[in-house]
Amino acid sequence: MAEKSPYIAPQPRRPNVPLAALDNSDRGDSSTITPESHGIDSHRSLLARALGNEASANATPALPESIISPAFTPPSTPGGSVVISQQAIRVHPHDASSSHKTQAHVPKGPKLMERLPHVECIVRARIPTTTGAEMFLHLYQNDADNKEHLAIVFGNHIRSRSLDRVQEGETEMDRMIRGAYVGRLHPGRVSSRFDEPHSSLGPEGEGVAKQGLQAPLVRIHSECYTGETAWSARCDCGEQLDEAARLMSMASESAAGLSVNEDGSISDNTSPLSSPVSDNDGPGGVIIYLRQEGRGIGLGEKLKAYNLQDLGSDTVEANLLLRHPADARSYGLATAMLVDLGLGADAYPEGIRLLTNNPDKVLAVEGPNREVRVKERVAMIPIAWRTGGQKGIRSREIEGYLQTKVGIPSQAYVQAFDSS
Ligand SMILES: Nc1nc2c(ncn2[C@@H]2O[C@H](COP(=O)(O)OP(=O)(O)OP(=O)(O)O)[C@@H](O)[C@H]2O)c(=O)[nH]1
Repeated sequence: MAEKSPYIAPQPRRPNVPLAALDNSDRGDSSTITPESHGIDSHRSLLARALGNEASANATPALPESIISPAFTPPSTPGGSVVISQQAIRVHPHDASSSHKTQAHVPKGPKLMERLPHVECIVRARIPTTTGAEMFLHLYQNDADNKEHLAIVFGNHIRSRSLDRVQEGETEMDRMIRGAYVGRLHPGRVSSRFDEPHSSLGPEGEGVAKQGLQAPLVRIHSECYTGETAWSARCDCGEQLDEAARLMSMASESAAGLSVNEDGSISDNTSPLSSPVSDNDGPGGVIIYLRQEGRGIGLGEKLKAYNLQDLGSDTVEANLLLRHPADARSYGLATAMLVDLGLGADAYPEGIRLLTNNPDKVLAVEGPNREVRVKERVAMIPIAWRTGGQKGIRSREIEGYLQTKVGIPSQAYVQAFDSS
């Protein structure tokens, strides 16, 4: 288990009052945290809930005044308001671990937007990767923030509607340059619409729904500079990104799909990732890559959280001490991008397969009006847990992160999936 911080229950103003007594305002309908109530007291109550009960909070020594920032969370802090809706606490049929999760930590449910943002794919390009597999990187703009969110698409059948839309006055060359072409580009090509032998897909694409293929795999990934680029062994984000890409490369090669083993691992019974994607005819997959670093708090704040972890906090405690929600991410953009990619309920009512261990994410990705349907949740068990430490991330610190993330010991987590 991760060691608990000695600084988890700050009581600088009324150090002798038990934490439970300070927590009254947050009882009852406690699922809504408003920005107004986002002061020290509410953080104290969050911290109490983070620990699971008042008894442990009472036993915690007071945090020295000097260690607490006097500032309340500014209104602009991403995720300053966390609304846990009734829908978000509905237990998903595939949710083998949610009951364990809620016992140990603050509810980490993501925000549900009231309406889906407007998204538009601006450009798409084929990326030949170092493994030999290929994918199409889609860059999106939206009306909710000014970040460039991405969709990494594996396979031929998933196409962006907004990208394929004809733009006034554009030439065939313009279309090819922004990636609105079918098939494959090659020197001398003049038409964006026809490329033998791939001409069967019209500019709008037939879409995955009409192909009669197995449901595509989808992974919603939140940017993690430390884990993906700076080689941090403190989280499994880099491993999960690689693993998702590997599974989707397989899925885009084989229409027969993946076989998921009892322990949540996925049998690698297909060929190596060497076939170009344009030769593949499987259902493919999409990694939606959202620019919400550090569970939405941004890289700067996350690095402060890293320092608090060095001082003994776990990831959730560190966020709370910095006056951020435990999880400030939201998934409305992901839902809107999936709809644009033809994987929404309007075009694909069969539903997608979502790669995640986080049941809250299933509900969030489905959107406020179930604009996307998730027919199956595919678990991602850390490689080190699956292989008894033989493979995967080798680090003492990762265990603390993973156990904080799931809220239960690793063995119980694996057993939960075994029995599901
Ligand atoms: N604040 C904070 N965020 C972190 C830290 N380490 C990783 N993250 C972020 O955590 C996010 C990944 O979330 P997780 O909770 O690991 O996983 P999840 O997406 O909820 O669930 P899965 O779909 O099962 O992976 C990424 O945005 C990371 O940048 C940390 O130490 N502090």
